[in-house]
Amino acid sequence: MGEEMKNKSSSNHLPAEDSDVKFFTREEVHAHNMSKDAWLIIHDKVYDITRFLEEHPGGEEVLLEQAGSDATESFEDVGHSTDAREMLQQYYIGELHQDDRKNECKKEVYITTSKDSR
Ligand code: HEM
Repeated sequence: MGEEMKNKSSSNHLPAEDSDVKFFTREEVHAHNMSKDAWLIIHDKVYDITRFLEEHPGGEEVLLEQAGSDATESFEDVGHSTDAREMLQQYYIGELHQDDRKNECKKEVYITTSKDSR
């Protein structure tokens, strides 16, 4: 009796493309913050950039500063080329867990402002 209970079929919130997508929490990503094991979050995707550190044209320092955390802003601030964006794919390991995303447009989590209160 082999127990082959992969949760392949569960629908929930997975992107349709691939049911084997892995999800990581920010906390899990945070553990990978050193040069021998470095992960980054960019646009809610998780990358293992350990192999890339010494190849980065912008140097490994800047990557290490961000290792284990969300580098979306720094990545965008630099204005990385399309090439750079394509390189990301090679290091992709999974998605940021839904609960840890920055609620761009999901659920009913709306921030109320009082702009129109007259
Ligand atoms: C895995 C993520 C990243 C990849 C694949 C990547 C890739 C690249 C590539 C290919 C370049 C050459 C210029 C270009 O094509 O745009 C570059 C330059 C640069 N990157 Fe990144 N990068 C990453 C993350 C970051 C992060 C998080 C930072 C900042 C904290 C950063 C800072 C820089 C800087 C400052 C340069 C400019 C270097 C120069 O022109 O002297 N990069 N990066």
